[in-house]
Order: sequence, then structure tokens, then C-alpha cells
Amino acid sequence: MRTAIEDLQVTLSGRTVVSGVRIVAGEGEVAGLVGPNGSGKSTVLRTVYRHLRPHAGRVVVGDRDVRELTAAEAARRVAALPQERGSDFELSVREVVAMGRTPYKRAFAGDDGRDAAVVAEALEQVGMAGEGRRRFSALSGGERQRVLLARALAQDPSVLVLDEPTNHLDVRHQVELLALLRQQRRTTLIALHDLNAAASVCDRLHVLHRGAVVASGTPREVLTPALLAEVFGVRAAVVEHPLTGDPLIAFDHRSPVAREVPVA
Ligand SMILES: Nc1ncnc2c1ncn2[C@@H]1O[C@H](COP(=O)(O)OP(=O)(O)OP(=O)(O)O)[C@@H](O)[C@H]1O
Repeated sequence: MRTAIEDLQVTLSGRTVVSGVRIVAGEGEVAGLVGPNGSGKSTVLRTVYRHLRPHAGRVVVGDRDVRELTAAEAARRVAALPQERGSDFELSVREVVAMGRTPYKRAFAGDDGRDAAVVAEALEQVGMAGEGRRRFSALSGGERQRVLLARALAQDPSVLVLDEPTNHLDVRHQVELLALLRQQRRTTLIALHDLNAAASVCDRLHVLHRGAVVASGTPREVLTPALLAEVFGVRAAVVEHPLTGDPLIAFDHRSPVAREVPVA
């Protein structure tokens, strides 16, 4: 479902943390939010999954402002893998993933066969089939993350919101997760620190810097050496990936550029 973040402003503890943010993710598009620490990526995503209320502006999913939806309607439209990930569920893996089916249930209804099939498929997609009986609290950080992604997939949302989903994942699971997102063709908003991963998985990138969007476009348009120097304070060459043809950023780990260069 098309998702539009319109002129968003968020104020936290009296401080304007993001302002004037406009981001549109078209139907089926993977829209990436990238930017340095503290640039506002999580804050923007939190307004999409209604963890934060905007001070001004709005988030429109399909034809509805997310603030006007009931909790169940919102949960059927938007599922999130937030940065703050619970670890204290005294539940099994399967029970955690089954929580994703809640917005489809009537009060006191039990699991039906379809719910069980959706849960099983979601676990399969994240490579956790066969782990359903394990205690969630006994999993490693990366395993928990995959289970929470399965919960979001089981929610079968129109829009998926992922905040740093590759944190904690080993390289194989990073690659698998990104491939899964590409296959899904589901409208997705994703914050990523790994710019090469962002270049390979995102249709469009939106670069946040000090709470504002300073560039939007395809990865090729956006990820230029000049932008990497200005926004991220790094020296890098952008070449073509020899296997995929995607932009590939080769960082110069020996010499950062001066920070605090004003952005045009
Ligand atoms: N409750 C709060 N009160 C005041 N300031 C806050 C609060 N929560 C976050 N901030 C500030 O808002 C700014 C944006 O934070 P946010 O978490 O959105 O950035 P981010 O781009 O996701 O960062 P990171 O890459 O480090 O995860 C930061 O300067 C942060 O310190």
C-alpha cells in the first residue's frame, strides 16, 4: 500500500528532532532511510507504526491517516520490526510469531488452521522452521530478530517497517533477509546503516541528516562520493558491484574527511 510521510515534524522533550520530512513509498516499493547516528531515522519510522505522534504533518497509508485507524486496522496495515526488541517473552517461538495473527481474530477466538499455516510459513521464511518449540528468551540476538521478523510477516501487513533489521545477523542471514524483502514485493520502509545493503535492496533511498531529508532518489543517484563525504564524513569511491551491477561503496578506512561540512 502506498505510504506517504507528509511534512512530518516530531518534537521530543521540547526538542524538534525531525522536521519537514516528506517520504513516499509507492505500492510494492522498498524505501530505505539512511543517515548518521541521531539523524532521525527511527523517529520517522516510529510515527509510521504509531509509537510516536507527530507534532505536525501526518503519515498516510493507502487512503488513511494512521492516527485515524483503530488498533486492529492499523495492525493489519502496518507491521514493524522496531529497534527496541523485547527479550523477556516467556513464550515459545511459535507463540511469539502467532501474536502476529491477533489483528485477524475475533475476541476469544482460538487459532484456526490458516493461522497455523501462516505462522509455519513465516518461520520457514526466516529460516527458523523446526525451532517453534524453543523458548524465545533462550534465543541468541540474531535468532530473536528473525523470530520477530516472522511475527511481522505473519501479520500479513500492507506495509512493513523495519528498523535496522540486519543488526545482530551473521552475513548469511543478512543476505537471506535482504533477499526475502526483495522477493516479498511488499511496500517496505527500512532503516539501514549498511549502505551497500541499502543500495542492493532499496528501490529508493532517503538520506536523513540532522532531522531533515537531504537527498532522495535511486541508490545510484543518491550514493555519491560527495554525499558520503558531506553527510557521513567518510571518503569513499562508488564502483559497480562485479556480481550484481548495484552501486558498491568502497570506503577508505584510513582517512575520514573533516566532519561538520555544511550540506548544500
Ligand atoms: N525521548 C527523546 N527525547 C529527546 N530526544 C530524543 C528522544 N529520543 C530520541 N531523541 C533524539 O532524537 C534524535 C534522533 O534520534 P533517532 O533515534 O531517530 O536517530 P537515528 O537516525 O535512528 O539514530 P541511530 O542511527 O543512532 O539509530 C537524536 O538526536 C536523539 O538523541
